[in-house]
Amino acid sequence: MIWKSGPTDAPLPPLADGSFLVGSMQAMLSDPTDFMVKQYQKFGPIFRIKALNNKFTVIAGPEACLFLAREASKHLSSWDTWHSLDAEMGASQSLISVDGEQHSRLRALEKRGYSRQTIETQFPAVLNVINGFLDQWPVGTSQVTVPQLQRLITDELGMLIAGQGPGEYIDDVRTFVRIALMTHITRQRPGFLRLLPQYRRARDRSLELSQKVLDAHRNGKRDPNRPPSLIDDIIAATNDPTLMPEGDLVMTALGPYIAGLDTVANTMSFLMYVLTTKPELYKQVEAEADALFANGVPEPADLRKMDVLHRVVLENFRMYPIAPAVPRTVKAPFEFGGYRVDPGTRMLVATTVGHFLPELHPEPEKFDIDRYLAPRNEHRIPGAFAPFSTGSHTCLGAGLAEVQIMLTTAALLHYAKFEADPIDYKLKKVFAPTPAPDNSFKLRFVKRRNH
Ligand code: HEM
Repeated sequence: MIWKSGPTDAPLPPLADGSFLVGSMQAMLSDPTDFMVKQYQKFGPIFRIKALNNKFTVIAGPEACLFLAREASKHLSSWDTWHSLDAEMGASQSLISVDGEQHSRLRALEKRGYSRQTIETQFPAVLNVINGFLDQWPVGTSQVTVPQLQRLITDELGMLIAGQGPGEYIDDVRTFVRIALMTHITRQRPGFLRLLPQYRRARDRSLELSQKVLDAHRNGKRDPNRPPSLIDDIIAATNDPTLMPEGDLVMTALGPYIAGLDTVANTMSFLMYVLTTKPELYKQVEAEADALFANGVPEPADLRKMDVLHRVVLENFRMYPIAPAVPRTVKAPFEFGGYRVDPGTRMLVATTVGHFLPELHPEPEKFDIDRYLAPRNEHRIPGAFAPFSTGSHTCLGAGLAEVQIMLTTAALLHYAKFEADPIDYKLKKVFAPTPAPDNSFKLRFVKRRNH
């Protein structure tokens, strides 16, 4: 084991590359994943980063994944990172900000609403949303990929989990989440942005959307044929104010509208970049998609059999992880890799550094879907593949997200033909706050193939 609990006299971890004045800020802003991989290769699985006034200790790679999975509850806390966001929305706590017993209780409460079954029981409704989205996109025109897919994905999740899409509120939710995450969590932007009227209006309108969703459920407008949703579950849980205080409902009900914005939508934007710039793969996935829809609405079991698409999705998760690292604060001291980590230290657990290490994934820069075939099975090597993080806070929507990505991609390729615009687009990533292709990447809707 390369860690041990308790205080120690070991030295502080080495300081990562950077300039005297701004530290590693430039490198962290332009490509944090690449920077942390290089520092891992130079210093090993622990190092410190200074970026202007922000100081972090980073633990990285497979060692960090194992630590997060096994030791996090004893040594790390999510509260100091996330609680200011709860407060911003008038809530006392949230699933992502609490740890220990309270975290387990909230996770059990929200599990059903965010489960894979939530989407697997509603394929026809998802396909309706996708067809409606295509109907509103004039054939022959191009749209900036990320915002366009954010709209689609959030419509799907809102409908699936909360009974309605965000409608006219989508831009407010987008603005609110972007600024809130970049000022509270990644701290890429100064906090005064939250004083701007544009931000305050976006926040208030987002909370208004959430309140409307709660009202609709309370007024009994829920379809009795549908199983209880996340919103029904959290309203019912207010019977126990130690679990779900009334004042936390509005923030919690906004979850479905936030959950996919910087995660599924960005992942799918990378995926569409991969497919539209690799015609051979596009053709294979299109053929699989046509077979999937040959008899109408597919069954979940049929979707799981889409071998090429599944491996494309895995390789896309590996090469373009939208959460390169997860933030925590140290609550109890420990030693890691021969260096000390003191209480109060802000940490980044760089769970996806392993995705780019040649000892785990040979030729890591190559998009290679055969990595996931036996005997290679590179995604099963411990600590080598963690797009959804690991440990107690592992993404609760991982199963749902994977099905959503598979179904949405299959449907888009079956119902329509897309091209990259410009046709020779070269990937340029932006980190705002999570990685995505930049706004010069558009998708051209070439033709409708099926309805
Ligand atoms: C490509 C898609 C997605 C990726 C890569 C992703 C990744 C992540 C990551 C890295 C975390 C933080 C884990 C940590 O702090 O250790 C997280 C947490 C979470 N995610 Fe996702 N996510 C995705 C989609 C979704 C979707 C679609 C939903 C719900 C519909 C969702 C719901 C959640 C929830 C509720 C948490 C908090 C879990 C907890 O704190 O216990 N995610 N996700």
